[in-house]
Amino acid sequence: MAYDILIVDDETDIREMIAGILDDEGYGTRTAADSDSALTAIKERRPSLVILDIWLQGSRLDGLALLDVIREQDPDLPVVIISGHGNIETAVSAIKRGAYDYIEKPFKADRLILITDRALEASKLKREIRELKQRSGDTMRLVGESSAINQLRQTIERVAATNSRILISGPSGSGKELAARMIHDLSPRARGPFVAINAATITPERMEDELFGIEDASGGLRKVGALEEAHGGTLYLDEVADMPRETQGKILRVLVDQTFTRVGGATRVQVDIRILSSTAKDLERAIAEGAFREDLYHRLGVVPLRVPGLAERREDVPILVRHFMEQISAASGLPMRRIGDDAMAVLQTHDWPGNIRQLRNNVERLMILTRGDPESTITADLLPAEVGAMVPNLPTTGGGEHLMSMPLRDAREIFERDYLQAQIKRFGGNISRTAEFVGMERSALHRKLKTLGLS
Ligand SMILES: Nc1ncnc2c1ncn2[C@@H]1O[C@H](COP(=O)(O)OP(=O)(O)OP(=O)(O)O)[C@@H](O)[C@H]1O
Repeated sequence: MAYDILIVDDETDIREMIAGILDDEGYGTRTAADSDSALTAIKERRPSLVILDIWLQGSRLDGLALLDVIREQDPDLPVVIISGHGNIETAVSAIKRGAYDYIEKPFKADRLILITDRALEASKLKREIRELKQRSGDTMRLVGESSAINQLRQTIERVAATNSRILISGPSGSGKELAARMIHDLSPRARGPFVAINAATITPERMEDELFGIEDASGGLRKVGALEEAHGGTLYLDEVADMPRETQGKILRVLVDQTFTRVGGATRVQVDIRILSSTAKDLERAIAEGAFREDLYHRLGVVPLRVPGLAERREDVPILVRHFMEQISAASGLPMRRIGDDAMAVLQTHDWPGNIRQLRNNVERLMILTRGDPESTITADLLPAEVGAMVPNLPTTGGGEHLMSMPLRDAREIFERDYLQAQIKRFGGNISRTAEFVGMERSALHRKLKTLGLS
């Protein structure tokens, strides 16, 4: 995918030189000679990076003032400053005001490319960290050896390389989003963003703001929408059946000519995105009921992809259980557990209406709650009641409530209290050392201990 770099400089020669160097490196470039045309260009489409000369002659705003406006409109858009020779102070002040870095004139092509690469990389990392945080500990591997999963993997590999739109169907928690991420990661757009937007969790009133962004009365960019954020990459429309009908028409337009208008705006913004979408609902029925546009359905699903529910691939249960144990153990320090044959047989025959997500939650719960001897084996009687096992001798919370049947969130809290208590003991009651060990600020740990009733 081509990054889109906006070069802002009042000197034609320099503008063209920078554009030439970056074009040769395979970047997409646009240029602007003054602050107003720069803002218009950003408004036309959000670039991946702005390279900005600090001295803009004959421009309404000078470089620093323009930097402030850009930062205010879009704090995540990276800006690299070009400063005059020996003008380090201004460059430093630009960095204080949020520029990523500066290049001092005169500069060599190598330096320009290096800083550009770094700025793009940093911005990509920032985005990835945010995405990772959102996914909290999930990994990207599609685990499973069943023929259903092997087939899915093969199809994903085949369709990833193309630019085709894919409609992913399958029950809730079966791995649709994971499949979409794999498609993105194996595609030529992998270096670009993967932006997911879930129609089931966004209210219809906010849907268009989130998708298209908002423009203010003076034509400035007030909020970047998902479409613009996904430029050069992939947009994942999760639970597309829940899109309001009016929005469906606007999405159709994006599919036709890759343009849209921001909420409150008039100009059409051009983007280069691949759209993947998913549905757990029967879209054909939604069409018959008039809730979903048939023309949109055909355009979204040029290639249909079905992710099977866990009940269709029970043979994957043991390998998934092991995978999640390793994942959870690495993230939380909980010891791995052996699962007895009887318990595994129960897990394998259970129907898992919540599919892989539910299985993962149950594995986490088992690991949290079966403490004690790490060598001990998890037997069927320890399985949560809803999984179908007998639960005669379960540990209780003291309130008589069975640990295995309580919501995972509460179970996590209990685990957290025990964990923190053990660490404090280990460090002889020294809060600072405990805080350092568990990776928390001292004051945050203090607050936490208070809420948990431990201090
Ligand atoms: N084959 C798999 N291997 C490993 N982890 C998986 C697999 N499939 C799904 N997961 C994990 O299960 C959880 C649910 O998956 P995901 O969010 O992709 O499902 P989904 O179908 O998009 O769910 P929903 O539509 O309900 O949001 C995630 O934590 C995901 O990482």
